[in-house]
Amino acid sequence: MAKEKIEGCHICTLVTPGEPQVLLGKDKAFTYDFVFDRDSQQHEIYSACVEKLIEGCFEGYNATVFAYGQTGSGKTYTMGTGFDMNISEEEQGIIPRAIKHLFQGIEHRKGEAQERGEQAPEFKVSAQFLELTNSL
Ligand SMILES: Nc1ncnc2c1ncn2[C@@H]1O[C@H](COP(=O)(O)OP(=O)(O)OP(=O)(O)O)[C@@H](O)[C@H]1O
Repeated sequence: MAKEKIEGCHICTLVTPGEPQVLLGKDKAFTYDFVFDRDSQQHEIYSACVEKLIEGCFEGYNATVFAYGQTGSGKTYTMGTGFDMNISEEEQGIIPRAIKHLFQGIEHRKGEAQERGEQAPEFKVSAQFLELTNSL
């Protein structure tokens, strides 16, 4: 059982239905580009927040996805960097989804060029992975 449940912690946030807004307690509201409630699935987060960034890379745009939050808040889970080999496809997080999307996009563009009788474009992919911690 999760440590929070054992310690009797309560949920202290509420998502305003239909709004990208989080309510903290009774009177503090925070609005963001997107807000996902507890029952959100990995694929929903990917399609809403990341998919377009990968497509943007093919147009020459840079993109950053940054997970920030207190310990145990779900950064590793959401980013999909736990590299648990037994994880189901549904539960895969942002990074494996983004990598798959990127390489499928490359193959697709090469295939399209070949179909048009053009020279296949060249792609160079380099990867860096950073995990910053400031544990007290
Ligand atoms: N959306 C979710 N659905 C199901 N389980 C989740 C979800 N988010 C987090 N968890 C689970 O909650 C626990 C803590 O999450 P996670 O390790 O991702 O937190 P974290 O923010 O990376 O923590 P830390 O900063 O300590 O590394 C893990 O067991 C993880 O599998």
